Amino acid sequence: MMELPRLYAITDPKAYGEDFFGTLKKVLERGVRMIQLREKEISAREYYQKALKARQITREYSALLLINERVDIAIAVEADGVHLPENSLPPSVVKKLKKDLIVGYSAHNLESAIYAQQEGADFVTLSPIFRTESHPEVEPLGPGALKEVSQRLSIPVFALGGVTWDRIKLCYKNGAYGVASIRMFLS
Ligand SMILES: Cc1ncc(COP(=O)(O)OP(=O)(O)O)c(N)n1
Ligand SMILES: Cc1nc(C(=O)O)sc1CCOP(=O)(O)O
Ligand SMILES: [Mg+2]
Repeated sequence: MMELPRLYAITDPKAYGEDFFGTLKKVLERGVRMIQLREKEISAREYYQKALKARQITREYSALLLINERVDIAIAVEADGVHLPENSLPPSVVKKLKKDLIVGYSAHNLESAIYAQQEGADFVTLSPIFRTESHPEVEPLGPGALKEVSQRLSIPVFALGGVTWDRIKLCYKNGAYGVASIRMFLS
């Protein structure tokens, strides 16, 4: 599999605002080349249409596009991959469906990160490393957890959750392959 970019932007319907695709273009203009389209509250039809447009835009920037959870939509729009939430389809099942799809996985502890690797995921996000607006009630794992998981995995680990530009160095010092974020790329 190709070497993955180190910066991974995750879209969010609220944070991206009314001009969703305009915001997506701004993130791409900043040089981000790996995008996760992540929707939790729209119909499959709307999700497909949004993914189709995101595919067209990301192609213009030669950026990777991964779709959150919906493998069917990822295949239908010729996305580069799918990003699996912790309790979604097993990565091995997705790989059987479409072996050339990049498979990311949302891990929240060492056990699930190891599971994802054993299941054939190409990378994991580990979250939340720092406190995040996305899940303000969740106790952050901290850089130490990132270090432990990065040492135990052979696949890339992206630090996710409350990552900011001034925390990137700390993430890399603790073994992160890259960083993932919603808000960092919007500030
Ligand atoms: C509304 C909602 N449903 C499910 C999840 C799953 O969280 P997670 O495993 O962290 O997966 P993603 O955040 O990558 O979708 C969720 N966060 N929100
Ligand atoms: C998509 C997602 N999942 C998380 C988790 O902990 O499961 S945190 C997150 C988004 C984090 O946004 P920001 O970079 O703005 O903190
Ligand atoms: Mg999550």
